[in-house]
Amino acid sequence: MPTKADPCSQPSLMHPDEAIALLLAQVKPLQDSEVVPISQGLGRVLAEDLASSIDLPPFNNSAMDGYAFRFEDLANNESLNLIGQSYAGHPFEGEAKPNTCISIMTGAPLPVGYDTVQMHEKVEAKEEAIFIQPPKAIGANVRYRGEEIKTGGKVLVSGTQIGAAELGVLATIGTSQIRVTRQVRVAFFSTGDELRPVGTELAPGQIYDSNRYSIRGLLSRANVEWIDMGVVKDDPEAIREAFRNASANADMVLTSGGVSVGDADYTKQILDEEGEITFWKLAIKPGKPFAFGKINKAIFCGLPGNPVSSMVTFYKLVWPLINKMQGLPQAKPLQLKAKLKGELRKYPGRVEYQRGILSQDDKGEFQVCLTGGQGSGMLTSMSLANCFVILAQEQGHTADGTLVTVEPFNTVLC
Ligand SMILES: Nc1nc2c(c(=O)[nH]1)N[C@H]1C(S)=C(S)[C@@H](COP(=O)(O)OP(=O)(O)OC[C@H]3O[C@@H](n4cnc5c(N)ncnc54)[C@H](O)[C@@H]3O)O[C@H]1N2
Ligand code: MOO
Repeated sequence: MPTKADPCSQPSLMHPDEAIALLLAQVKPLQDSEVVPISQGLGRVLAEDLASSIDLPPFNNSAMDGYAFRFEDLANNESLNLIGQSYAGHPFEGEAKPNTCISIMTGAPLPVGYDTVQMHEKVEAKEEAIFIQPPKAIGANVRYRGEEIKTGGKVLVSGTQIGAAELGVLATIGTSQIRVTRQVRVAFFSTGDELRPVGTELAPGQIYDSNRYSIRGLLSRANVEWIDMGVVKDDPEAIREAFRNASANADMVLTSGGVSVGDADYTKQILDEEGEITFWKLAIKPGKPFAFGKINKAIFCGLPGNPVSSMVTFYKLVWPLINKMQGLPQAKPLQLKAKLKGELRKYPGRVEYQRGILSQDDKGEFQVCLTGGQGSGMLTSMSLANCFVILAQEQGHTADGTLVTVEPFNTVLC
């Protein structure tokens, strides 16, 4: 479908991928680390390799509720004699003798001398005489000491982000405290005279400050330490003071609004006076007027005020930056191809992040439809979506049924 050029684009605008490379080159992983209890470890990044001080599992044990015995005894006996029990936490204390068995629970220690377990369902018990269907091989249903990890074996490596599974792994090896990198400290504020806090009445021309809430959510998901500096008026001196306070207390200063070319858009101007601008404006939609630079020792990211633009630029540009500062590897987001349901409008000029709903059709093939209106002020397009439909810079309107590139939302956006 032939389409006109994007009226809001300029040929000189930088491609977002080039911008990411440029901004990643400006930051280094934080060197400081601290020790935290594992209960506070979720989302933190390990600053040390961790080896296990115990074998995993720590002792031979049963994988089933059933009976433990010597495999060779089944060849010569119709039934085995029951001589005791082994429960998880209460091991059998007797001696494993030939032609005997014990009942054993899942996770209970396997007594030395027994080598095989048969599950309850394949055993018939007639008082003390136990009739066991022979399992396929010796060692059936036994979990061996150290089969997962041996003492001294590496369990987690430095740079791993602690998720639910890692918390469990740490507890499994008995670790109560871990050394993690210091959290990136981010000070953020919204700018705009029209912004009112939730819980107040709106006067004509005012709107609620939503960006501070979505940004808080994004920062929480990115596991940083954040300082919410509230709303700063469209006043150059107020913005200057906020910049100075923020940069004195944080590794990163993050703002929303005031980066475009309006008469009250002072953010970029004050950044220029108080610090330095590395780049401003990208070939991305939404999010074109994103600004990046430095104020004192802090990194500066100026998100555009439009609510969707601020979320998209955070996701695309700020989040990789935070990851790098936290010592995480740069992971390429998962992308896939899906069949577009319905038509999509786009002018060549900028890479677009349209909001989509990804699903599978009856044959299991991926399909995606847009959430509806794609205006950069329509924040419900983000809450309805489960993916971005990513459209290349030169792509124009796109017909129903075309295969398009889709990036499912990850944990930062959900
Ligand atoms: N002449 C031009 N005008 C605009 C251009 C342009 O290239 N030339 N770019 C447009 C694009 S693209 C964007 S994106 C916006 C970004 O503008 P700003 O970053 O200066 O943001 P504001 O003007 O302050 O606000 C834009 C819009 O968003 C609302 N907003 C702002 N902050 C919040 C908040 N915290 N919570 C909710 N909503 C917020 C604000 O009321 C405006 O409606 O500029 C275009 N203009
Ligand atoms: O196109 Mo702007 O970049 O988000 O509204």
